Amino acid sequence: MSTHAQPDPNIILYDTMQRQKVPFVPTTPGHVGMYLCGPTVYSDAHLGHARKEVAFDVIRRAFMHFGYAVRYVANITDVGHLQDDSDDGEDKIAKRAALERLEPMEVADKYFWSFMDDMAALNILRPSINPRATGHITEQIALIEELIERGHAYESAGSVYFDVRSWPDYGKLSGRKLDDQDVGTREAVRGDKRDARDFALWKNAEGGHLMRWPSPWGIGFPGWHIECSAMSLKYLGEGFDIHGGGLDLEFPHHEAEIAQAEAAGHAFARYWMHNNMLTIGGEKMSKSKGNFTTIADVLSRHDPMVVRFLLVSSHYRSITEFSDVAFESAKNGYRRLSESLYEIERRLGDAPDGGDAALDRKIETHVQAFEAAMRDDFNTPKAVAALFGLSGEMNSALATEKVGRATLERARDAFHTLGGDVLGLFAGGSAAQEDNSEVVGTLMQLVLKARQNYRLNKQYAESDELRDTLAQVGVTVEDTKDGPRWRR
Ligand SMILES: Nc1ncnc2c1ncn2[C@@H]1O[C@H](COP(=O)(O)OP(=O)(O)OP(=O)(O)O)[C@@H](O)[C@H]1O
Ligand SMILES: [Zn+2]
Repeated sequence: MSTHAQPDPNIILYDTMQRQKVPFVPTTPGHVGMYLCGPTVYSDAHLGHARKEVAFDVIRRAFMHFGYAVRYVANITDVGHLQDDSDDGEDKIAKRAALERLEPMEVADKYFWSFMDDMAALNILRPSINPRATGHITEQIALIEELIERGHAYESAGSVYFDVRSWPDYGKLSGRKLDDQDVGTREAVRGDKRDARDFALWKNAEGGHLMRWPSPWGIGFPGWHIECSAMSLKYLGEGFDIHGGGLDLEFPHHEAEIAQAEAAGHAFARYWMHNNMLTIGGEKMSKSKGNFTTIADVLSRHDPMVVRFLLVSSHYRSITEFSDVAFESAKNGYRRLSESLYEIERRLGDAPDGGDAALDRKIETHVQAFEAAMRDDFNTPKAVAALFGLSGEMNSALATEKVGRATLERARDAFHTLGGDVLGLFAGGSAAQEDNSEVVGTLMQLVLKARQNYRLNKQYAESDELRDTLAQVGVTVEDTKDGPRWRR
């Protein structure tokens, strides 16, 4: 896919930790290790999840385009995510299992697979590794033991908590000082915690929890945050490159991930990237708020490529408001691009040899603009604007001249590489092609009807001529008991 023989050294990204754009320098030259916090699989994924997945999929694709080998690890949370951030309430998956009368693992698998289907429909590349929390209990226990050993965690009544006061760095990502956090959590210290801000690494499962494992502290289950520290370090190694996730995870989840890894003596992620939220009526779309539209529902009404186009049309760090109007304009925008590509492909059919040097240079300008935008913190709206520039250029050239084959191929390749490989668009046929196949289908019904009429009127010569003409363009007609059928 890459058009760059050497990894591009000029990529700049916004690091949440440093609160500014910084040059990206990988730990291992030519390689990028990325970890993305994935979904808790207890219900169908919604468009907010799609926003995050598409955002990081595009970042991954851009790195690939710029010549990097990417290891992309995206986890699946299938245990330990409780209703309430303060380590209370039921496990989200166990709660759903009771509701659906399923095994917890049946719930996790059911929604894991529906998530995978949604991701495939949105043309999101499969992660290199898709680790699940329940498959990494041993690694989580080992990390908790390291924390206890170093005095940053304590056991209490069969549960283990991270001792926030023992780790002054806690809060460095979100910029929350321990004293500020106090104000927000002026609740009484609950149960067995020493401090209200301490968070669970391991929870005692005595309360009839369905998902439980033996541990040095008795039967229990891991806290939500520990899985990500354990699995990212396992698969990406010390001081891996990029950790990503939704901005809503910055605190407490990512803060906890960092504290768990660093307090245990590990070098953690070197860059933090966060996508902003997809909102509806100004509010974050979320499962718990119930204001969501599932991906499956959206895809039953819209072309997946239009959904993807809508998502890449805004920058991953800005808020995207979801509305019918936004969809309508995405549909029109995507149609304009894909029609342009379709026209280029059609004109390649009878293009004269040679190329057009002036037009080649203009195409190159748009390619450069696209790449410059992507190098600058993955600025997809600017990159999309460059594609529109390319499309406008080609449309006007095609309206006035017969463009040579080499130039048409160059333009087509630019669309495929930038719009297709990097932004993940143009998969499964362009909108223009879909329209076309609808037209062909309707025309063929008319042709078959005419053929039936010839036969009814015993005009066999005419009917045969029709069939032979169709055969010349590769269409065969078969008579079945349900009437004539055509195929190519
Ligand atoms: N509206 C949204 N926009 C962008 N990213 C989102 C949105 N909703 C969820 N995400 C991201 O998806 C990931 C998993 O989210 P999660 O499964 O907690 O979904 P949720 O709808 O926020 O659930 P809940 O409301 O139960 O917390 C997180 O990284 C989160 O930031
Ligand atoms: Zn995580």
